[in-house]
Amino acid sequence: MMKVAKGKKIVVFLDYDGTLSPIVDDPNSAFMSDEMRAAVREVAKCFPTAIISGRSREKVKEFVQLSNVYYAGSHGMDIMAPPRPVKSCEGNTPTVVMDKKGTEVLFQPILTELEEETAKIKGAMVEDNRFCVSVHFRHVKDEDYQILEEKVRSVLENYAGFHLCWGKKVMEIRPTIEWDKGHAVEYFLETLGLSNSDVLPVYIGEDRTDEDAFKVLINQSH
Ligand SMILES: O=P(O)(O)OC[C@H]1O[C@H](O[C@H]2O[C@H](CO)[C@@H](O)[C@H](O)[C@H]2O)[C@H](O)[C@@H](O)[C@@H]1O
Repeated sequence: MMKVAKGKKIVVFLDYDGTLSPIVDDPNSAFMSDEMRAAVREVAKCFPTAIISGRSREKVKEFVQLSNVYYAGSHGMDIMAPPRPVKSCEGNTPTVVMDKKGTEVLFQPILTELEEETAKIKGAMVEDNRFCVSVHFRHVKDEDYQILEEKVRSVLENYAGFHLCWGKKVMEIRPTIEWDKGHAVEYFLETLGLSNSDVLPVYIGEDRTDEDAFKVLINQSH
Protein backbone atom coordinates (compact mmCIF):
# COMPACT_ATOMS: atom_id res chain seq x y z
CA MET A 1 0.00 0.00 0.00
CA MET A 2 2.77 2.44 0.99
CA LYS A 3 4.60 1.55 -2.21
CA VAL A 4 1.56 2.21 -4.42
CA ALA A 5 0.79 5.44 -2.54
CA LYS A 6 4.27 6.89 -2.97
CA GLY A 7 4.04 10.33 -4.60
CA LYS A 8 0.27 10.12 -4.89
CA LYS A 9 -2.49 12.16 -3.35
CA ILE A 10 -4.70 9.84 -1.33
CA VAL A 11 -8.47 10.28 -1.19
CA VAL A 12 -10.49 8.11 1.18
CA PHE A 13 -14.00 6.72 0.70
CA LEU A 14 -15.79 4.93 3.53
CA ASP A 15 -18.99 2.96 3.79
CA TYR A 16 -20.95 3.43 7.03
CA ASP A 17 -22.87 0.34 8.24
CA GLY A 18 -20.59 -2.59 8.91
CA THR A 19 -17.51 -0.47 8.17
CA LEU A 20 -17.55 2.52 10.52
CA SER A 21 -20.21 1.05 12.78
CA PRO A 22 -20.81 -2.55 13.77
CA ILE A 23 -23.84 -4.36 12.40
CA VAL A 24 -26.42 -4.28 15.19
CA ASP A 25 -29.98 -5.50 15.62
CA ASP A 26 -31.61 -2.06 15.56
CA PRO A 27 -30.76 0.10 12.50
CA ASN A 28 -31.48 3.22 14.57
CA SER A 29 -28.77 2.26 17.06
CA ALA A 30 -25.90 1.66 14.66
CA PHE A 31 -23.69 4.13 16.49
CA MET A 32 -20.08 4.74 15.67
CA SER A 33 -17.61 4.45 18.54
CA ASP A 34 -15.75 7.54 19.77
CA GLU A 35 -12.48 5.83 18.81
CA MET A 36 -13.69 5.29 15.25
CA ARG A 37 -14.91 8.90 15.06
CA ALA A 38 -11.54 10.18 16.26
CA ALA A 39 -9.75 7.97 13.71
CA VAL A 40 -11.90 9.20 10.82
CA ARG A 41 -11.45 12.80 11.98
CA GLU A 42 -7.65 12.36 11.88
CA VAL A 43 -7.77 10.65 8.46
CA ALA A 44 -9.89 13.51 7.11
CA LYS A 45 -7.35 16.05 8.35
CA CYS A 46 -4.75 14.45 6.09
CA PHE A 47 -6.78 13.30 3.08
CA PRO A 48 -10.05 14.32 1.44
CA THR A 49 -12.54 11.84 2.94
CA ALA A 50 -16.08 10.95 1.90
CA ILE A 51 -18.62 8.66 3.53
CA ILE A 52 -20.95 6.94 1.08
CA SER A 53 -23.93 5.17 2.57
CA GLY A 54 -27.21 3.56 1.64
CA ARG A 55 -28.83 5.54 4.44
CA SER A 56 -30.26 9.01 4.02
CA ARG A 57 -27.49 11.61 4.07
CA GLU A 58 -29.01 13.32 7.13
CA LYS A 59 -29.06 10.06 9.07
CA VAL A 60 -25.48 9.10 8.33
CA LYS A 61 -24.29 12.64 9.15
CA GLU A 62 -26.18 12.45 12.44
CA PHE A 63 -24.34 9.22 13.27
CA VAL A 64 -20.88 10.38 12.16
CA GLN A 65 -20.99 13.96 13.52
CA LEU A 66 -17.90 15.14 11.69
CA SER A 67 -17.69 18.42 9.80
CA ASN A 68 -14.49 17.70 7.90
CA VAL A 69 -15.81 14.86 5.73
CA TYR A 70 -18.02 14.75 2.65
CA TYR A 71 -21.31 12.86 2.83
CA ALA A 72 -23.27 10.94 0.23
CA GLY A 73 -26.53 9.23 1.21
CA SER A 74 -29.13 7.07 -0.56
CA HIS A 75 -26.38 4.98 -2.21
CA GLY A 76 -24.74 8.11 -3.58
CA MET A 77 -27.89 9.77 -4.92
CA ASP A 78 -27.70 12.56 -2.35
CA ILE A 79 -24.31 14.27 -2.19
CA MET A 80 -23.37 17.26 -0.05
CA ALA A 81 -20.03 18.96 0.46
CA PRO A 82 -18.79 20.14 3.89
CA PRO A 83 -18.95 23.80 5.00
CA ARG A 84 -15.69 24.76 3.33
CA PRO A 85 -16.23 23.13 -0.01
CA VAL A 86 -14.53 23.21 -3.35
CA LYS A 87 -16.61 25.78 -5.19
CA SER A 88 -18.11 23.41 -7.73
CA CYS A 89 -19.51 21.26 -4.92
CA GLU A 90 -21.58 24.01 -3.36
CA GLY A 91 -25.30 23.55 -3.21
CA ASN A 92 -25.31 20.40 -5.29
CA THR A 93 -27.54 18.37 -3.06
CA PRO A 94 -30.47 17.14 -5.14
CA THR A 95 -34.06 17.71 -4.16
CA VAL A 96 -35.47 15.34 -6.74
CA VAL A 97 -34.43 12.25 -8.64
CA MET A 98 -35.35 12.08 -12.34
CA ASP A 99 -35.89 8.90 -14.31
CA LYS A 100 -34.54 8.30 -17.83
CA LYS A 101 -37.53 10.13 -19.36
CA GLY A 102 -36.91 13.20 -17.19
CA THR A 103 -39.90 12.54 -14.95
CA GLU A 104 -39.54 13.10 -11.20
CA VAL A 105 -39.36 9.86 -9.20
CA LEU A 106 -41.80 10.02 -6.27
CA PHE A 107 -40.77 8.16 -3.13
CA GLN A 108 -43.61 8.86 -0.71
CA PRO A 109 -46.26 6.65 -2.39
CA ILE A 110 -44.04 3.56 -2.52
CA LEU A 111 -42.78 4.20 1.02
CA THR A 112 -46.34 4.47 2.38
CA GLU A 113 -47.46 1.37 0.52
CA LEU A 114 -44.48 -0.65 1.74
CA GLU A 115 -45.20 0.45 5.31
CA GLU A 116 -48.86 -0.54 5.00
CA GLU A 117 -48.22 -3.86 3.29
CA THR A 118 -45.49 -5.02 5.67
CA ALA A 119 -47.09 -3.74 8.89
CA LYS A 120 -48.59 -7.11 9.76
CA ILE A 121 -45.32 -9.05 9.39
CA LYS A 122 -43.82 -9.27 12.83
CA GLY A 123 -40.29 -7.92 12.96
CA ALA A 124 -40.37 -6.21 9.55
CA MET A 125 -39.20 -2.62 9.59
CA VAL A 126 -39.32 -0.02 6.82
CA GLU A 127 -36.62 2.66 6.79
CA ASP A 128 -36.95 5.87 4.77
CA ASN A 129 -33.55 6.53 3.20
CA ARG A 130 -34.83 9.56 1.28
CA PHE A 131 -34.07 8.41 -2.28
CA CYS A 132 -34.42 4.70 -1.52
CA VAL A 133 -36.29 2.54 0.97
CA SER A 134 -34.99 -0.30 3.13
CA VAL A 135 -37.22 -3.15 4.30
CA HIS A 136 -35.38 -4.83 7.16
CA PHE A 137 -36.03 -8.49 7.95
CA ARG A 138 -33.37 -9.20 10.60
CA HIS A 139 -36.17 -9.76 13.14
CA VAL A 140 -38.58 -11.56 10.85
CA LYS A 141 -39.03 -15.27 11.51
CA ASP A 142 -37.63 -17.49 8.75
CA GLU A 143 -41.08 -18.88 8.07
CA ASP A 144 -42.46 -15.35 7.51
CA TYR A 145 -39.72 -14.17 5.18
CA GLN A 146 -41.27 -15.53 1.97
CA ILE A 147 -44.55 -13.73 2.55
CA LEU A 148 -42.67 -10.50 3.30
CA GLU A 149 -40.70 -10.75 0.07
CA GLU A 150 -43.92 -11.49 -1.85
CA LYS A 151 -45.55 -8.41 -0.34
CA VAL A 152 -42.59 -6.22 -1.27
CA ARG A 153 -42.55 -7.62 -4.80
CA SER A 154 -46.29 -7.06 -5.18
CA VAL A 155 -45.87 -3.40 -4.17
CA LEU A 156 -43.03 -3.05 -6.65
CA GLU A 157 -45.29 -4.29 -9.45
CA ASN A 158 -47.19 -1.01 -9.16
CA TYR A 159 -44.02 1.07 -9.45
CA ALA A 160 -42.22 0.38 -12.70
CA GLY A 161 -39.39 2.79 -11.92
CA PHE A 162 -38.02 0.86 -8.93
CA HIS A 163 -36.08 -2.36 -8.43
CA LEU A 164 -35.10 -4.59 -5.56
CA CYS A 165 -31.57 -5.29 -4.24
CA TRP A 166 -30.43 -7.20 -1.15
CA GLY A 167 -28.07 -6.17 1.61
CA LYS A 168 -27.50 -7.61 5.06
CA LYS A 169 -30.93 -8.86 6.13
CA VAL A 170 -32.41 -5.97 4.23
CA MET A 171 -34.28 -5.51 0.97
CA GLU A 172 -33.36 -2.23 -0.64
CA ILE A 173 -35.86 -0.62 -3.00
CA ARG A 174 -34.02 1.72 -5.33
CA PRO A 175 -35.10 3.86 -8.30
CA THR A 176 -33.97 2.37 -11.58
CA ILE A 177 -31.62 5.13 -12.58
CA GLU A 178 -28.00 4.95 -13.61
CA TRP A 179 -26.54 6.07 -10.32
CA ASP A 180 -24.88 4.05 -7.55
CA LYS A 181 -21.95 4.30 -5.13
CA GLY A 182 -19.58 4.00 -8.10
CA HIS A 183 -21.06 7.09 -9.74
CA ALA A 184 -20.80 8.91 -6.41
CA VAL A 185 -17.07 8.09 -6.23
CA GLU A 186 -16.57 9.38 -9.79
CA TYR A 187 -18.57 12.49 -8.94
CA PHE A 188 -16.44 13.26 -5.87
CA LEU A 189 -13.18 12.66 -7.74
CA GLU A 190 -14.24 14.94 -10.58
CA THR A 191 -15.70 17.78 -8.54
CA LEU A 192 -12.76 17.79 -6.17
CA GLY A 193 -10.31 17.85 -9.06
CA LEU A 194 -8.96 14.45 -8.06
CA SER A 195 -9.59 12.36 -11.13
CA ASN A 196 -6.03 12.39 -12.46
CA SER A 197 -3.41 9.68 -12.34
CA ASP A 198 -1.45 11.12 -9.40
CA VAL A 199 -4.41 10.34 -7.11
CA LEU A 200 -4.83 7.09 -5.20
CA PRO A 201 -8.46 6.54 -4.18
CA VAL A 202 -8.87 4.18 -1.22
CA TYR A 203 -12.35 2.74 -0.64
CA ILE A 204 -13.23 0.74 2.46
CA GLY A 205 -16.56 -1.06 2.47
CA GLU A 206 -17.96 -4.52 3.07
CA ASP A 207 -21.41 -4.51 1.51
CA ARG A 208 -22.60 -5.65 -1.89
CA THR A 209 -23.40 -2.06 -2.88
CA ASP A 210 -19.76 -1.10 -2.27
CA GLU A 211 -18.84 -3.38 -5.16
CA ASP A 212 -20.24 -0.75 -7.54
CA ALA A 213 -17.53 1.58 -6.27
CA PHE A 214 -14.84 -1.12 -6.39
CA LYS A 215 -15.65 -1.72 -10.07
CA VAL A 216 -15.16 1.96 -10.90
CA LEU A 217 -11.88 2.16 -9.03
CA ILE A 218 -10.51 -1.08 -10.47
CA ASN A 219 -11.29 0.15 -13.98
CA GLN A 220 -9.59 3.48 -13.25
CA SER A 221 -6.41 1.79 -12.05
CA HIS A 222 -5.72 0.15 -15.47
O1 LIG B 1 -24.32 1.60 2.63
P1 LIG B 1 -24.34 1.32 4.11
O2 LIG B 1 -23.93 2.48 4.94
O3 LIG B 1 -23.57 0.07 4.45
O4 LIG B 1 -25.89 1.05 4.44
C1 LIG B 1 -26.51 -0.19 4.07
C2 LIG B 1 -27.72 -0.45 4.95
O5 LIG B 1 -27.24 -0.32 6.29
C3 LIG B 1 -28.19 -0.35 7.35
O6 LIG B 1 -28.66 -1.68 7.54
C4 LIG B 1 -27.64 -2.59 7.97
O7 LIG B 1 -27.12 -2.20 9.25
C5 LIG B 1 -28.10 -2.23 10.34
C6 LIG B 1 -27.41 -1.69 11.59
O8 LIG B 1 -26.26 -2.40 11.91
C7 LIG B 1 -28.60 -3.67 10.51
O9 LIG B 1 -29.55 -3.74 11.58
C8 LIG B 1 -29.25 -4.13 9.19
O10 LIG B 1 -29.67 -5.50 9.30
C9 LIG B 1 -28.23 -4.01 8.04
O11 LIG B 1 -28.84 -4.33 6.78
C10 LIG B 1 -29.34 0.60 7.07
O12 LIG B 1 -30.29 0.48 8.11
C11 LIG B 1 -29.95 0.35 5.71
O13 LIG B 1 -30.98 1.27 5.44
C12 LIG B 1 -28.85 0.54 4.67
O14 LIG B 1 -29.38 0.32 3.38
